[in-house]
Amino acid sequence: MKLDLKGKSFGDQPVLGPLTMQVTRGQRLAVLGPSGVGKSTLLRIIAGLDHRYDGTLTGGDRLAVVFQEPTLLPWRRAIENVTIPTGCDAGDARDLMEQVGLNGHEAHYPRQMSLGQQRRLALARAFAARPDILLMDEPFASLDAETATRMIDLTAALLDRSGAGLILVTHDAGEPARLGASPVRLSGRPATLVTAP
Ligand SMILES: Nc1ncnc2c1ncn2[C@@H]1O[C@H](COP(=O)(O)OP(=O)(O)OP(=O)(O)O)[C@@H](O)[C@H]1O
Repeated sequence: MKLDLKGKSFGDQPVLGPLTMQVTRGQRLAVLGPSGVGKSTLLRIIAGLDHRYDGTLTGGDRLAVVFQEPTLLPWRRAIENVTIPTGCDAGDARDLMEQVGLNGHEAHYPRQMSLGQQRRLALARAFAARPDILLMDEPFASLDAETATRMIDLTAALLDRSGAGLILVTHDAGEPARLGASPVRLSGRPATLVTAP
């Protein structure tokens, strides 16, 4: 995908741009920056969830998004949370659930799972969509250190296996290296991209 963003405003407040970003399969990029700088706004534009900006988004890549909150369907069992939104078959869903350490949880409802387990289910769901590029918005925030490390390692392994690209939004400067992602920083108002640190 390639984003050529001339500008993004909320009302009369310019928030982002000008900036360009380009990521293809196999490339990993981490967007760092302080709270409120516009990281989630940028990811929502790339994800096609916000069309109100000046610029162009091109590419036609298949995208999957992992948000900080797992955004699961509460009235559906774990395995259905993977199959229904993605259209993948039950065998593939089981395989992915096993890869994220959730074998045996297929019939559980989200409320019967811990936050860490729900996040891993959301990760399995994202990869079930067979994305060319995975978009992640602070997916490891508010997890204890051990669970966060496990999620990061799982994400890296699934990226390796699938060959998907990654755009990760985070305020944790340690995460890009752990995922093999090149860091860039959003900075200023309106925010533009500068090379990290
Ligand atoms: N729907 C909206 N309407 C008006 N202003 C908004 C809206 N969404 C975000 N903003 C503003 O745009 C700016 C960027 O917000 P954004 O959520 O993208 O920041 P962020 O870098 O992701 O922050 P955080 O790290 O805290 O999640 C903020 O000043 C925010 O208040």
